[in-house]
Amino acid sequence: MEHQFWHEKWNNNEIGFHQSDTNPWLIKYLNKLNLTPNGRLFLPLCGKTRDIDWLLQQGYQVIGSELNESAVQQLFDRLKVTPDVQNSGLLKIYMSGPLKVFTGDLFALQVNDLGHVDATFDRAALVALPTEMRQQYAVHITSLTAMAPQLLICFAYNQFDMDGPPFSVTEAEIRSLYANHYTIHHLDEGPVKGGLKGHCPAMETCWLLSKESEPIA
Ligand SMILES: C[S@@+](CC[C@H](N)C(=O)[O-])C[C@H]1O[C@@H](n2cnc3c(N)ncnc32)[C@H](O)[C@@H]1O
Repeated sequence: MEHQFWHEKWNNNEIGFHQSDTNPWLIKYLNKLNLTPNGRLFLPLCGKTRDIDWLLQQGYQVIGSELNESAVQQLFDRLKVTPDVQNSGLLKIYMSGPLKVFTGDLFALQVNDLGHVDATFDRAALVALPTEMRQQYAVHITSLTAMAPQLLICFAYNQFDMDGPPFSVTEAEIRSLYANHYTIHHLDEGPVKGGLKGHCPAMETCWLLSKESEPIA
């Protein structure tokens, strides 16, 4: 989507994607990522998700990427921490202790900025992007994170029933985007209560993308 689309969503507070609690599948399946106690997790297109609060409480380091600066400010306000803010090329970095958020376009974020990450948590990130950008996103994430394992949460529905975002991303597409680099495990799925945007029947699906050699817990 165009950046303006997302800035307008945040400006108008049309953020139906924002969950009031930690994502239950993050809590249930985080152990599948085999993280060490203070491991570094990357959350692309993170918004102001409460998943960050929970991950910090568990002792992890969290690195986010978010386009909209007001979303990032709202996140730090909620956490009641005053971030250090630095300009870094096209991005601004908000940071405090174990939390760092790269503010600006994910595609401007480079390997050297991000540093090593142990895993990626993608909730409503891949599905936020239209078809033509998803391939570019998958390539970028794979290379940015050096193929770190991922917990990936998607929606699947009849794309003719509704326009995205969120877009429908089927198992076939996940495999075509990621199977070259990862072994893909289907962890869970369930119907979206009340439908997407309150009307469109949809399934929410949860995937583990692990490196070929890594057994799953
Ligand atoms: C559907 S929301 C999901 C937010 C978050 N993952 C959550 O679960 O609440 C997608 C987010 O991606 C951000 N975004 C869209 N395009 C982006 C880009 N190119 N770079 C970084 N963030 C972007 C939007 O501003 C929005 O906050």
